[in-house]
Amino acid sequence: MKWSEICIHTTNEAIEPISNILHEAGASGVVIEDADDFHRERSVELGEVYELDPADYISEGVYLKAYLPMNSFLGEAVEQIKQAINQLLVYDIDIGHNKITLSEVNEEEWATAWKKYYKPIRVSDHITITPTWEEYQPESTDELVIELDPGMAFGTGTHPTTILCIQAIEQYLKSNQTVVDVGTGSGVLSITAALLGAEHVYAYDLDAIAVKAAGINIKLNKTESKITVKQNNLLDRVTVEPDLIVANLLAEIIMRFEKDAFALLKPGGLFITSGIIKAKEDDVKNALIDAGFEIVETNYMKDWVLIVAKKPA
Ligand SMILES: C[S@@+](CC[C@H](N)C(=O)[O-])C[C@H]1O[C@@H](n2cnc3c(N)ncnc32)[C@H](O)[C@@H]1O
Repeated sequence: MKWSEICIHTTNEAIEPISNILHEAGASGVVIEDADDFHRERSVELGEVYELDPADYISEGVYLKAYLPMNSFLGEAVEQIKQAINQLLVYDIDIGHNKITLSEVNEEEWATAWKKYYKPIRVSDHITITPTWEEYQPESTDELVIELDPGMAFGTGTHPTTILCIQAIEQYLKSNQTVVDVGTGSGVLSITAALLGAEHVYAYDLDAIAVKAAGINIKLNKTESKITVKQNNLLDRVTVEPDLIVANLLAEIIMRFEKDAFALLKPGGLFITSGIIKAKEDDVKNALIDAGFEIVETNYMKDWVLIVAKKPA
């Protein structure tokens, strides 16, 4: 089959919403080419494993590439994508150059194109994420390796918001706690919590493809006895009483269920949220405080913010 590659020159801040738009338009897999990935300094303590070829990287901004089947709906899909991206301006999201190009690729190129950007990466003191197709040997006995096949779901583990969440889970999760992961994507945060000693993790996603991808990754990492994954909208009808809720979602979505998170958490429980761009930090913090939370910590990576909030004991 012939595929069309759609390439969007945009900004770091727009990666997540545009990836969602591309998925909704029927794209299979999104490749992120980020100029910062080449220029940023590698963290030696976290021992990131990278072999980068400058020729593979762009000089500025981010290219998002996705693949759409070449059929009679292509024109319509591209139009729908363009309109949805322009709508992001309403939410104050910087879409940068927003230059969109289309080119033809064959099946073989499409299947492997995105894999060259995805390498094993040490994301926290204990967690390394490696794609299923890479051979990786842990460097120390306390290193936990998560194998991921991101498939079509968000969550390769390399997005700054995911890394911030993994680091916060590592810092705050205590063994035998109950965790809820809202918007699990590839399941990476649930797997992290399970490997770090959670008693049970409830993973939810609105997207059926994400639920399927998470299920596969949960089994791949032998964590199925500790994680229940289900299609669900936010915390609707969830009745478990977690010690910790993690939600890596856009600010606008977090501000739709912060009160539900507060009500559900055990007293003293934590709400870890990311997916928040810096411009929305205060809005989210105010919403959390209005719901009754205390802000415990705020962490930053690139243009992204992570907030740890506590329900008073
Ligand atoms: C930014 S991704 C995070 C994936 C993963 N947790 C991570 O940290 O890498 C957000 C995920 O939230 C899901 N999502 C969006 N709206 C949702 C909703 N209303 N309820 C549940 N999940 C939702 C999306 O399908 C997507 O998989």
